[in-house]
Amino acid sequence: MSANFDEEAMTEGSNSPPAPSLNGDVVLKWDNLNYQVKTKSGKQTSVRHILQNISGEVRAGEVIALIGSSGAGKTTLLNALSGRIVGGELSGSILFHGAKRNPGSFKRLTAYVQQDDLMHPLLTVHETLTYASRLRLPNKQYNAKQKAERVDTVIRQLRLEAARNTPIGDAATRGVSGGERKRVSIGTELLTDPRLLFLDEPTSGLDSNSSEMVVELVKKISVEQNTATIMTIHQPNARIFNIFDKVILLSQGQLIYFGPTSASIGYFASIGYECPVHENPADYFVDLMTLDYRSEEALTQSKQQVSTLVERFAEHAGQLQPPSSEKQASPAGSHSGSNVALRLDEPVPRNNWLYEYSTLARRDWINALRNIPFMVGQIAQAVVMALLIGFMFFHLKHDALSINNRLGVIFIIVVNATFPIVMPMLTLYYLERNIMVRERSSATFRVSSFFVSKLTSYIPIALIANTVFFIGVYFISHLVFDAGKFFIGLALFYCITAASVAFLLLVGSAVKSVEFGFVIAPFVLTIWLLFGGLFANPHTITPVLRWIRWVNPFQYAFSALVQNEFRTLEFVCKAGELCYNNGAEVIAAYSVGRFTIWQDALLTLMITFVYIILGYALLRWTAKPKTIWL
Ligand SMILES: Nc1ncnc2c1ncn2[C@@H]1O[C@H](COP(=O)(O)OP(=O)(O)OP(=O)(O)O)[C@@H](O)[C@H]1O
Repeated sequence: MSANFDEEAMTEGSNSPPAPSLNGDVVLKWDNLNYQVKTKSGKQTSVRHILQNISGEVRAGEVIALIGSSGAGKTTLLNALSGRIVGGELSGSILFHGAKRNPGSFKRLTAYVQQDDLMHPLLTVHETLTYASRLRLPNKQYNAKQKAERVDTVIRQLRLEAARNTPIGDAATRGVSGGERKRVSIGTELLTDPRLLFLDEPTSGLDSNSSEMVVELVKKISVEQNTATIMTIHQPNARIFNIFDKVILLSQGQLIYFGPTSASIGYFASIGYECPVHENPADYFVDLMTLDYRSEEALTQSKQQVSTLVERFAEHAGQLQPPSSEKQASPAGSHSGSNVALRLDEPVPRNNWLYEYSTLARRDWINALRNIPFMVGQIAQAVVMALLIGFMFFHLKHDALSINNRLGVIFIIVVNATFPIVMPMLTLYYLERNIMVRERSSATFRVSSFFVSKLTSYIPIALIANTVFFIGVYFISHLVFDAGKFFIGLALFYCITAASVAFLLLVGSAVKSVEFGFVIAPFVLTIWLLFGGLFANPHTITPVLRWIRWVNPFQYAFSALVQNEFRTLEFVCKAGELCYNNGAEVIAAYSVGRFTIWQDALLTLMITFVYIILGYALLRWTAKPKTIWL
C-alpha cells in the first residue's frame, strides 16, 4: 500500500478549497494520551481503555473537528484536553503554549461550550451576555463601557442582533431558536476572547443550515481572533466538513486520522479506501471506523478493519503533520485579544467580592420578578392556605375546644412556613446551581458570592408569600388580637421562614442529584414535623430520639409561638369538662416553656446560621471540580 497521499491525492479526491495556511503558534500539544477506567461486571473488575496513544496539536487560528461514531471517545478526549476529566487514570502529556498547564490560568485563557446550553431562561440574549461579561471580564482590564462594547461585538460577530432582546426561553417559555441559543452559549464563552476554545457537539439538535452557520461563525471568529478551536461533532455534512482546517478521526479511543481536512480523502485513498465521488467524506470515514454489530462475522471484520486503520495511521502520522518545532509558541504568543498581556502562570484576576455579589443578586432579582408563575403561585397558595386554615379555625373562642384548635393553627403556621417554600425553591436552586457550576468551570466568580446572593434573594421572596399567609390566618382565625403579640408572632414566623430557606440551600448544596434532593428534603421536614412538639410531648419521647429536638427549628418556633399566644389567655371551662383554666397550664402541659420566647427565637436563628455555614461548606465541596490534570 502506498503512502503517496500528497498534493495530487489531495486535490483529486477533494472538492474543498485550498488548505489554509496553518502556520499559527502551537497553542495546545498533547502526546501519547491514554485514559482508562475500572469497570465492574458482577464481581469482576476490569480495566477499560477509553483513549489509547492519542497525540496531536492545535495551532492559533485553526479549527479542528473531532469526529467518530458514538462511544468513540470524542467527549473524553475533549474533556482530557480541556482539563475536565473526572475519575479514571489519565497519562501522557499536555502542553499549553509549550508549558505544563496551570489550572487557574488555563481556565481563564480557555473556554468550553457545553452541549446542554445551561442558561437563565428569563434573561434576554443581551442580558445573558451582559451579566456574563460583568462576571467574567476583570474590572482591572475592562471598565463598564468596554464590557458593554465587548457584548455588542460578540452579538455582532455571532449575528444575534435580531434576537438581542428575546428571552433565552425553555420548555415552558418561548425563546430564541435552537441555533440562536447555541450561538448565545458560544458568545458567553467568547466574551473573554479565549486563546483556546472547546466545543462539545455544538451542532447537536440543529438543522443543517443552523449547524453550518454555527460552524462557519466559529471558524470566522477563530481566524479573526487567532483562537485555536477544537470541537466534537457527530457526522457533519460535506460543506461543514470542509470548513474544518483539520480533523481527528477516532474509533474505539484510537486515532484513525489526524491531519488537514483537505488531505484526508487523499490519505484514505492512499491506504486503499477510496471515498466515492458523491459521498460525504465524513459519512464515509465514520462508516469505515464503526464496528458492525449486525453479526459475529461482520463484527470481527469491522474490528479487523479498525485495527488496520489504526496501524496505517501510526505508520503515516509523521507525514501528515508540519514539524511541530516549526513554530512553537512562546508564553506570550500572539493573540488578537486583550488578554494577551496575561502570563500563563499568572493567578486568575478576580473582581472584588462585593461587585460579584451585587451582580449576581441583581441577576437573581430580575429572574425572580420575571418568574411570574413562581411568584403568582407562591402568593396564590399563601392566600388559599390562609383562607382555608383561617376558616377551618374560624374565630377562635376561649372555651375548652379552642385550646386544641389554637395549638393546631399555630402548628400549621409553622409547617406552612416551610413546605411551600422548600420544595419549589429547591427546584429553582438546582437549576441555578447547575448554571453556577458551568459558569465557575471558567473561574468566573466565587462560591461565596453565589451562595450569599441566593440567600439574600430567596429569603425576601419567601417572606413576601409567608407574610400574606400569616396575616390572613392570624386575623381570620382570630389569634389573640394584640399588636405586641402579633408582631412578635410575625417575627418568630420570619425566623422559621429563614430557617426553611437555609435548610433548602443546605439540601441543594449537599446533594448533587435533584432526585435524591427531592427525597431528602421532605423526609427531613417530616421528621421535624413529627418532633415539632404537637404530636408528642418532648419529655415523653424515648431518650434515644430526644436529641432530635435540639436540631429541630420546628420545635423552637412552635414553643415560642405557643408561649406568645397562650401566656395571657384565660379559658372558660364548663363543669365536668376536661379543660385547662389558663394558657400557663397549657404551656406547662405541652412542655413548651423550657426556653423563653427570645431564647427560642435565638435558637432558631442559630440553627439557621449553622445550616447556612454547613450549606456553604458543602457547596464548596460538592461544586469543586474533581478533575485530573496533566
Ligand atoms: N468514567 C467512565 N467510566 C466508564 N466508561 C466510560 C467513562 N467515560 C467514558 N466511558 C465510555 O467510554 C466511551 C467513550 O465515551 P465518550 O463519551 O467519550 O464517547 P463519544 O465519542 O463522545 O460518544 P457520543 O458521541 O455518543 O457522545 C463510551 O463507551 C463511554 O461509555
